[in-house]
Amino acid sequence: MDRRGLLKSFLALRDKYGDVFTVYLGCRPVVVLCGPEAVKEALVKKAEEFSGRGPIAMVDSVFQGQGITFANDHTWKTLRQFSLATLWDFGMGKRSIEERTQEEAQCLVEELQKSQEKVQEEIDQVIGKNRSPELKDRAQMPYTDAVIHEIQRFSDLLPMSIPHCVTQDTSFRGYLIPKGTEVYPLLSTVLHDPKYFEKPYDFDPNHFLDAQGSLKKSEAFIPFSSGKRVCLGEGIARMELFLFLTTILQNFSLRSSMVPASIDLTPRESGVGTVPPIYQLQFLPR
Ligand code: HEM
Repeated sequence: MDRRGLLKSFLALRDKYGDVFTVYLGCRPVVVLCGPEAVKEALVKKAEEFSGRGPIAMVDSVFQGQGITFANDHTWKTLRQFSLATLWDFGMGKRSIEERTQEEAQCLVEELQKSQEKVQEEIDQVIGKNRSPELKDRAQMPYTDAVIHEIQRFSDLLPMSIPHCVTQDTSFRGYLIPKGTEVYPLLSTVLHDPKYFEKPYDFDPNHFLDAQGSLKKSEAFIPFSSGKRVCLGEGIARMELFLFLTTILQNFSLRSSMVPASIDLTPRESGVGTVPPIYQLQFLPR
């Protein structure tokens, strides 16, 4: 195992052992789930059993099992209900992940260059230059929506989601997983599944467009995970990504000072997340 590249190590083990296997991280067994079938079977079909939150050593000393993301059992259920009911009133957002997605979006500038002009065409047609983008515009902007979907798919910000654990003894695909066992659903393997995405490691908005140019939803598009622990901020995050990207591209064209071929777009692993590589970007007023 490469401790600085867990995802890569897991992917190599998947090649050898298939979509469901156990790895010992130190003395802790962790069940790893790969591909849309196994991940959905666990998080959606056996939602209750797989709804526990597993530990992350780095943050546990700070959160100590408190707060909606790291709580379990009754505390989590109460916090989740409360947060769902009040999130809109507070209008709060989890800045860091969205900022990273935004950075990633900009980092993809060279790839976006091809898409950028088409997005700007759509912006000019639907929104124009004299008012700010509004959420209702999204329904009329399938190409822009597809670009945002593809940015989220390609940037793969939480490739292993946030660790889960089983809340009870659970039988799964012929195995018995004892209560409390940690489970890592590899969202990355779902977002890169070749059955759903023709060129899984390329940036191509066509992954989310049908022959008529309408938005094509994909059941393998789960950057916010799935099931009972699904990201609580999905609606807010998607709304903000649309408004940020359209506002930026309404007012600026993005250019890189580097030769396109020399830019390595591969997201870098960092802890349980990925971060965009460092890059320089020019904002040219339109
Ligand atoms: C691009 C932005 C975002 C992405 C890609 C993202 C992704 C995720 C993922 C993969 C999880 C783990 C789900 C699981 O355990 O199966 C998660 C959990 C969570 N997210 Fe987000 N998220 C984003 C933005 C937000 C925002 C804006 C908020 C709040 C307004 C938010 C609040 C939460 C909370 C509270 C949880 C924990 C839910 C629970 O444990 O019950 N996220 N997110």
